[in-house]
Amino acid sequence: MSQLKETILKTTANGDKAFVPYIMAGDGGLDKLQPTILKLQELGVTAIEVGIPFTDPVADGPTIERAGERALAAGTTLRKVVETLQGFVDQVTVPLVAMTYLNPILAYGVEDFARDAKAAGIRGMIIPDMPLEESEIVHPAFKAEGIALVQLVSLASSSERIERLTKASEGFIYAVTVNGITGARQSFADELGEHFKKLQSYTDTPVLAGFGISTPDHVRNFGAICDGVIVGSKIVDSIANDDWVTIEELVKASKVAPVK
Ligand SMILES: O=P(O)(O)OC[C@@H](O)[C@@H](O)c1c[nH]c2ccccc12
Repeated sequence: MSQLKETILKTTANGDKAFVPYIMAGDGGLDKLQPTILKLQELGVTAIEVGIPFTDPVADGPTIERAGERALAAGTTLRKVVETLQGFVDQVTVPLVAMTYLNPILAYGVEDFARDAKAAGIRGMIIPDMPLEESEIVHPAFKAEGIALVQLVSLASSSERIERLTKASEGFIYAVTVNGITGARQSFADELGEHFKKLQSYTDTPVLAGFGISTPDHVRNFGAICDGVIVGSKIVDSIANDDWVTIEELVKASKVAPVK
């Protein structure tokens, strides 16, 4: 079992839900990466999704897009992120999940990247523009380094495809909650409960909900129907505003209420 999956299962075994914040590496400069990751793990997050900025992103809403532009303007590259992470890997206690597109990985060299990523504490990968059918390009190298390849399962896929993606996903299943782009939302479709139940029936790998989750109530409501949440835009904005109170409240909503 991948370390990523094991960590999430350990969290949910206590009744807590997994909480995975998304951050944009290099937003505010790469010097900010270490304090941000250490602060998030101090707040009790389960894992951290580390976004690598890309010139041509898919599915990014305005918040993530702007953060990506800031990070690129600061000179952030995949190689620099990996090097920066390696510099403080001995202080990192949670699994990191890198989100990057396929081209930067190919430019780096798949084997070299997998080796360096592992040494940087990366235990999972999300590659939004890589279809499952093409995952053999990277899968053997990741597998050799114990890096889980997480699949995004979109609501719009056919049920046959949903089943295939769910069964293939490693570490956790990234269940996309909406049809559309990333970004904070007010409400979600009522049928999501049924959808998540179906996903869970295909696999014992944890199912995490992501896209649009932005309030403690969202975190609790999704926690009631799946194994945890990924929060991106709200975290990116809060970090940019140095608003750690909001982040702490979101993380707390994923935990079982303390016994009084
Ligand atoms: O921002 P949101 O709505 O909270 O959603 C998470 C999302 O930002 C993050 O996981 C992500 C950022 N870029 C992506 C591209 C594809 C899939 C997922 C992502």
